[in-house]
Amino acid sequence: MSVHNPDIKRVTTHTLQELKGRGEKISALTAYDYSMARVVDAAGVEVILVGDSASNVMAGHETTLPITLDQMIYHAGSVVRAVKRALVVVDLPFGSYQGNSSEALRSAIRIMKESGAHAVKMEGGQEIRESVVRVLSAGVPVMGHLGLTPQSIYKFGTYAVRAKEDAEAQKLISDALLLQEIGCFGMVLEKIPATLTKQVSEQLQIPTIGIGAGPDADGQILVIHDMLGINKEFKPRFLRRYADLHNIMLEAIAHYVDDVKTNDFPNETEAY
Ligand SMILES: Nc1nc(=O)c2c([nH]1)NC[C@@H]1CN(c3ccc(C(=O)N[C@@H](CCC(=O)O)C(=O)O)cc3)CN21
Ligand SMILES: CC(C)C(=O)C(=O)O
Ligand SMILES: [Mg+2]
Repeated sequence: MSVHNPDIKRVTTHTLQELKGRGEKISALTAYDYSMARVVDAAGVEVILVGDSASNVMAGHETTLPITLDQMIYHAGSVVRAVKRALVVVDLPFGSYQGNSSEALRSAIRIMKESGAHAVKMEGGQEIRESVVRVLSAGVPVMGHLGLTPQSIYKFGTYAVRAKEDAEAQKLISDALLLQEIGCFGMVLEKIPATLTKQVSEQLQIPTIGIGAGPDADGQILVIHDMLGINKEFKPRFLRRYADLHNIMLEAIAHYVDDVKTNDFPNETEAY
């Protein structure tokens, strides 16, 4: 195991296109704070998403809906200050872009200006076409997000796999083509059948990044706290755990508590 691509050359939207062109998969993870983003960037991840999953993971909300634009900008600024190489993409939060392209543009410009991020992500296809076009026209790169779009959870009712039926699969394909045609540089495909991911990824020139979308997306993304095992409760089938940080942290902290109680910490060398 090694740290991948140690040379520091910034990842751009064009880099992602080149990676797809030569069949090299794209790695992506979320980060919401400076210290975590430093590690993720140093490990060679190409795309760091400041996801609105911060609403769940950072703030303890049940859904992504409550997080505000100001809060997303705070998280994004912290991540941008840490990152030397990765492309930093920021989720436009619920209510900051849907249905009003002027508001979408204003929200995207605030993210770019106040956080220094490199791109934004928006959930949906045809429904948000005008907003995506308007943001792109200002020179802000946009990533799409289709399939299970968590900002619409109250429409879906569950976090079950999307686009299993033909009608929804056909709409997803036409939305993917639309997002490409209007100029998105890539898109997330979340919790859809692997066969649909394969079909869409083969049809598109621009890269797809999957989560619960099978092996044929052009890249993969996970929430960092899930894949490190910090977040014990979240265990969907698509998640692979690469560490058990929950237990490592728990043991370390319990050890500290014990050392404090027993007057073991601090010792002479740890005092002035
Ligand atoms: N910590 C975290 N990780 C994520 O991947 C994530 C978030 N938060 N918040 C925003 C969205 C929501 N996403 C989700 C949310 C729930 C499931 C889920 O619970 N799936 C279960 C049950 C689904 C069902 O009702 O059938 C599963 O077993 O897959 C999957 C993705 C992905 N995103
Ligand atoms: C799961 C990814 C794609 C996301 O949108 C988020 O973390 O908010
Ligand atoms: Mg999100």
